[in-house]
Amino acid sequence: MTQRVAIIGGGKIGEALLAGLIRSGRPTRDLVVAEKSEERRAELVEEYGVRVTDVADAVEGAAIVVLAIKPADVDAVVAKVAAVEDNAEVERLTVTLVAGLPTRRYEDTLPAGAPVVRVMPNTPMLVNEAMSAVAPGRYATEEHVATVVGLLESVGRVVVVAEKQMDAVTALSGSGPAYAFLMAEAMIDAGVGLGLTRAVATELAGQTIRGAGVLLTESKVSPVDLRAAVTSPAGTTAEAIRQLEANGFRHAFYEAMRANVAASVSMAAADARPVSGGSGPSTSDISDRD
Ligand SMILES: NC(=O)C1=CN([C@@H]2O[C@H](COP(=O)(O)OP(=O)(O)OC[C@H]3O[C@@H](n4cnc5c(N)ncnc54)[C@H](OP(=O)(O)O)[C@@H]3O)[C@@H](O)[C@H]2O)C=CC1
Ligand SMILES: O=C(O)[C@@H]1CCC=N1
Repeated sequence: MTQRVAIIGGGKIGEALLAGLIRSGRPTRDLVVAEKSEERRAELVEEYGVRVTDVADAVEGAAIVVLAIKPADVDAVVAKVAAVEDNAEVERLTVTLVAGLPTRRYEDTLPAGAPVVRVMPNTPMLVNEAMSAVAPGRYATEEHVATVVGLLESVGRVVVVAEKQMDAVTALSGSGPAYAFLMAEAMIDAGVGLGLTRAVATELAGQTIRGAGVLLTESKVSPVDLRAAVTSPAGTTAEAIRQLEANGFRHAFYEAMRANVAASVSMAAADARPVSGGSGPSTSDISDRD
């Protein structure tokens, strides 16, 4: 018998986890979702046939409580989770998918010694191709980590990292799918500008990014060598790469990912307000993270 998993927050990443777990064969009777919006509740019931309820009801009897809510909602939701008494037969493990907030933020509100594991997944979990990183909080044992790794391996790949690396993970693989989709948009628009239909440009871009991703993960060849193999001497690719580098491609990524980490740092501030208009902490605060 599998352990019951309660997903708190049926938004984008909560749905991705739900869909991935169902695709991987987990029975819907072992899954429950807590979602605030009535409209969203109805959509999830219709699409997945899963029970959707409120936080207290979802947490009751669940062995694993996954928080898939926005950082600003965390304090209120964790207080509700903490108020649900532990079932003597099932130890409750809290798993947070929330960016930025350290495990001690949860540990301070949950009953003393409650295990918390922090995870940074990504949306390809929808199609069982997630990249997830897992970091234990102070009361999480190896067994708790193994439980979470097992859950996430059913929906993609998993690495275990130290918690201090979680903001960097968020900047790379948590947000990473958005960079790939932005690149796809840019390639499609440029292809249309060069005379392709949007439908053909979209198919070319999607399959090209997919194929490159499979090559990168399945061959044992480095990205540098894979790129060199495409770059024929005095050919077309060399010209395009020269333009990308001249326009600051690498630098843009470095700065973008530093800004991403700065946003995580900002979220961990006491009031959990996201960065707005550059008023959050500077990227020089990043090195102070634990
Ligand atoms: N999207 C992504 O790719 C990733 C997101 N994450 C993390 O996951 C978290 C959620 O992100 P995302 O899914 O994008 O956000 P969404 O806004 O799509 O989802 C959050 C959902 O939680 C609901 N919610 C809020 N409060 C409650 C409550 N008390 N009870 C039940 N449901 C509630 C929200 O409802 P309402 O909108 O009505 O408030 C919303 O439907 C964030 O902390 C983010 O850092 C991590 C990795 C990747
Ligand atoms: O944008 C965000 O804040 C979340 C975290 C990683 C991906 N989405």
